[in-house]
Amino acid sequence: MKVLQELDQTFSDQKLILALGNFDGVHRGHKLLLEEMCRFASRLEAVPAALLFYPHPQQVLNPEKAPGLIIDNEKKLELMEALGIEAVIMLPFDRQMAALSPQQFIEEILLAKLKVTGVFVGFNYRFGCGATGTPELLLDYGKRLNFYVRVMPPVILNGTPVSSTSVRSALLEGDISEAKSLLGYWPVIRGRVVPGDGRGKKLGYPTANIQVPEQMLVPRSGVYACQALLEGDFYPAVLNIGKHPTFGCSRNPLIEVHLLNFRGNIYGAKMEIRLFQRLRSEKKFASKQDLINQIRKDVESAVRILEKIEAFSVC
Ligand SMILES: Cc1cc2nc3c(=O)[nH]c(=O)nc-3n(C[C@H](O)[C@H](O)[C@H](O)COP(=O)(O)O)c2cc1C
Ligand SMILES: Nc1ncnc2c1ncn2[C@@H]1O[C@H](COP(=O)(O)OP(=O)(O)O)[C@@H](O)[C@H]1O
Repeated sequence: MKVLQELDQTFSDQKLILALGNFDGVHRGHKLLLEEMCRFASRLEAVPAALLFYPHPQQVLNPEKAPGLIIDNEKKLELMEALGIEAVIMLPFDRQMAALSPQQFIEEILLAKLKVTGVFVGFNYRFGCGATGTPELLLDYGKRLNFYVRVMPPVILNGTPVSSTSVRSALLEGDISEAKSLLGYWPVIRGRVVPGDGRGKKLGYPTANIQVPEQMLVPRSGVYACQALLEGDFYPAVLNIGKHPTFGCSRNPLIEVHLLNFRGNIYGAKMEIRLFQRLRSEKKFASKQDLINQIRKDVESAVRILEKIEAFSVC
């Protein structure tokens, strides 16, 4: 899959079908849109591609209120490639881009630069200055200027449309099973292992502290059964998102994971954690030994949950 960051490298010798959107999470609604677009492009012998903005427009326009991101760019590209997308254009989003009117976006970017044969958008797609561009405007332009426009309806699950917002709410509530239903895959946390206070080893449960970029959404605090992907291998694991009240609260919640059946120094390593189930809230324990006893129970619960998941092969 090609990843382009400029509009100068065009697809002039091939037809281009483009999905427009941010695709945070690449959830089941996004997946249907992208799959449908790939089928359509294949019939036309065109390149199925996606146009995204980076950083997420909300993070440029309204950083204080921007929602946390469900997945990072690397994961997004991985998921898109798996669906058959052949090229992703990641346009830098700055104030100049934000000032383009919907008409300019269509005429200057989609038509003049990219020469699209067609575009696919979701029913609630908005674009251009002040988010004033709508799917109807695209349909209207498509008819007049002769390019194909498909507006995909929402995917409905249990009566509500699947959306990045509903995935975020589920993660903020710690409802992993709901988030998984909406996403179509187990939610993940990705980051790098950084040093902590060196307390975990003394408790008998060393924990890799995971540093995630600050724009990422952090799921609800608490203890989770999970699986860690480290250098190509999967390990059953337990995760704590919290402030360690037993030892005096840290300022921000820390994300730390104890890998079962593993020993080694992994400071600096990249890790992906798949969340399976929230087990409990973090607690202030009266003694170190009470915390150790509880972590032992957490490990036992996690092992049972992971066995069940493997038995039903839903990983
Ligand atoms: C499965 C698990 C559950 C945990 N639960 C709690 C808890 O309920 N309360 C608490 O204060 N700390 C809890 N912790 C955090 C430990 O206090 C923490 O791992 C320890 O302080 C090590 O921190 P360090 O990585 O900075 O050395 C938990 C850790 C794990 C791995
Ligand atoms: N089973 C394991 N799970 C997680 N980390 C482990 C494990 N075994 C060894 N480690 C290593 O130990 C470190 C965690 O030990 P810990 O005493 O909690 O220190 P820190 O406070 O620096 O995280 C991890 O970052 C990793 O390098």
